[in-house]
Amino acid sequence: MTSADSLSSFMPVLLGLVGQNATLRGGVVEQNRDRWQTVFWTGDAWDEAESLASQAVADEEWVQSGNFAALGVDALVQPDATASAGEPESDLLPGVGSEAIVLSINDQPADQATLKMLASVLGRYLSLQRSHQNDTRRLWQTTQMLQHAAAWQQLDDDASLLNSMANCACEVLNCERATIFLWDKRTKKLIGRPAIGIESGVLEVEDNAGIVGEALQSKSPRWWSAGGTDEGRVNRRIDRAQNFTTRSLLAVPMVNSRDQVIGVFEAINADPGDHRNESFDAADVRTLSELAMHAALAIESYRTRVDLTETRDRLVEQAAQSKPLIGSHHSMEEIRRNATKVAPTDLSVLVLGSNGTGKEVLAQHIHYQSERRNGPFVAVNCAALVETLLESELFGHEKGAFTDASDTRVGKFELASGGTLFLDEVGDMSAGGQAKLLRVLEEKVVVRVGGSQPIPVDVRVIAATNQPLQQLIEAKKFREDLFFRLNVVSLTLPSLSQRGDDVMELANHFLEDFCRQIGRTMPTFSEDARRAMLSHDWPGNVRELRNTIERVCYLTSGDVIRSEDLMMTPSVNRPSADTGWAEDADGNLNHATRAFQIQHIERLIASCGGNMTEAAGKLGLHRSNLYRKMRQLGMPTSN
Ligand SMILES: Nc1ncnc2c1ncn2[C@@H]1O[C@H](COP(=O)(O)OP(=O)(O)OP(=O)(O)O)[C@@H](O)[C@H]1O
Repeated sequence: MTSADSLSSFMPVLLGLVGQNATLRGGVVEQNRDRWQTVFWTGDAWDEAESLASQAVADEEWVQSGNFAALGVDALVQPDATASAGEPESDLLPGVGSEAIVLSINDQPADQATLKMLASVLGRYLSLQRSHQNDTRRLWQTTQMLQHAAAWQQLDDDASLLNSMANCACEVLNCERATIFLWDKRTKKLIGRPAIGIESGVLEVEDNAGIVGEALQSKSPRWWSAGGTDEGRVNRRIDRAQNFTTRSLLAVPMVNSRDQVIGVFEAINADPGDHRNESFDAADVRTLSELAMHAALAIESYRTRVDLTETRDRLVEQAAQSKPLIGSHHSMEEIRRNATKVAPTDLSVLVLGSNGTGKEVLAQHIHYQSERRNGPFVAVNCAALVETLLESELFGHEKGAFTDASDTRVGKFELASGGTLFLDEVGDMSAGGQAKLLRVLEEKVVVRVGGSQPIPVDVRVIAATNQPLQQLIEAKKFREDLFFRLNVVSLTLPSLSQRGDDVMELANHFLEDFCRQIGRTMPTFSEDARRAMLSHDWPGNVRELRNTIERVCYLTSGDVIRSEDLMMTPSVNRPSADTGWAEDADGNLNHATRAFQIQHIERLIASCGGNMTEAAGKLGLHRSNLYRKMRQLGMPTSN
């Protein structure tokens, strides 16, 4: 429709071309659907203006009646305005529009030449104005589509995604309904959603049926409007099922980034508006094709997200199952119950227990039961690092922060962001390290060594130690404030010898695991092997048991594991201080070597007054390697 406002300022200027002194009566008459109406008039009114205008447009030539003459305004028009089959034409041809100028000059009908000149200028003005309106509309449509498309990236269920796409189509095309048909190539069906009025909410059609099928098979837009000769192209059965009447329909194929057709986007019942009648037009085809492109990409990226999430969940599940917390002794059941309670909270947990009791396994068990299970689980052994390295390990460092810092390095706190940081052997941390750790736990930001930028970290901390922290606090070796920070909840793992039959449960678990790894049929434990394991005091706890079973698995081959296969050094057979030799040495070289190593390490530690760093130095080992060696030998490493 022509804007009457804009004509009221333009027409006086246009009519001024006729001559300043002429007496003018007349104006512009426009067809609006079935009715003709005057949208601008100057001078006394004339009753027959509308009928003369309609005659001029119909005849496409200059017509006159009484003192008036009329001529249709030039315009670009659709070559076949009723194009009901296939695609609407997008190339417009010169012709007559739906407006006419009706004019009388000095009480005479306006002559042909004058009217032709006026109609031509007015035609150009109106087409410029319409193209401006179209540009404004396209700009608005594009903005709407982009806003919707950005929101689609956040949606995580397909029903919301398809609903949002359909709503967007209704909004930008100004139509009644829209449906997205996704192609199931295997079953040769098009699955349409949303499907208003269909009980299941899903519309299922053959992939070659109707206009939607045509668009899919031809890979090009198809459109239809009622009143033509091709009524059969529309499936009225679906209309009846939905208690609905389709008056116009536009279907465009949806093509993904690999140029594969994944479905069809359908829009139904164009609302008549200022730019079109009740049929979709060429501009709508362009708009829906653009929307279908955004929709296809969003569906593709949604499917990738779903696949990735499923893969991640599977991997997390596998990781959670790869280190199960085995044991059904009541003390372990109690720990499991408490772990389940504390897991969903973000509270700090302190895990206590001797070496090898499973502190890290318990920390992982808590992590995988928590909301953070999809985030990382990062473990740091605080005893293995000297103070300067610990700081850079935990908080990271900037390039050039110190001599060896040739690159920027992200610290474990940052790596664990969104997940859990397991601080093992926290009791061995230096005073400086403790102060820095406390600050990070309180402020929840880290600053890399050599940096100045505070980096927020979202980390749950689970700390562990085999040290009696209360005693360390009294001896001023551990900060009390840090202890309170870490010890919001504490869980204490009993030593393996206190867990009764769990020894056998764990032994069978490890046996099965190692046999599977080396492809060996799982043997059974003889009664005497069972008795030997249950009576052993396992100073190295579960780790020692695991090592024992690993050894058995590799070094034996029978169906039954006997007690001598276990090659366990009975704990009572520790080397005697008097003889410097195992009292009950059985002559086996492995046992004798182990007994000697235990005795040597114990003596050295004693001669250094318990100073592990000094003892490690004398042994020619790094402090962390000494701990590792002691654990291998099944020696207790707590004070
Ligand atoms: N309850 C358990 N179920 C299954 N495996 C366990 C269990 N407890 C310990 N283990 C196994 O024993 C070994 C030692 O466990 P873990 O490292 O968790 O002990 P830790 O107490 O953290 O040792 P450390 O004090 O030396 O750091 C690992 O191989 C672990 O898989």
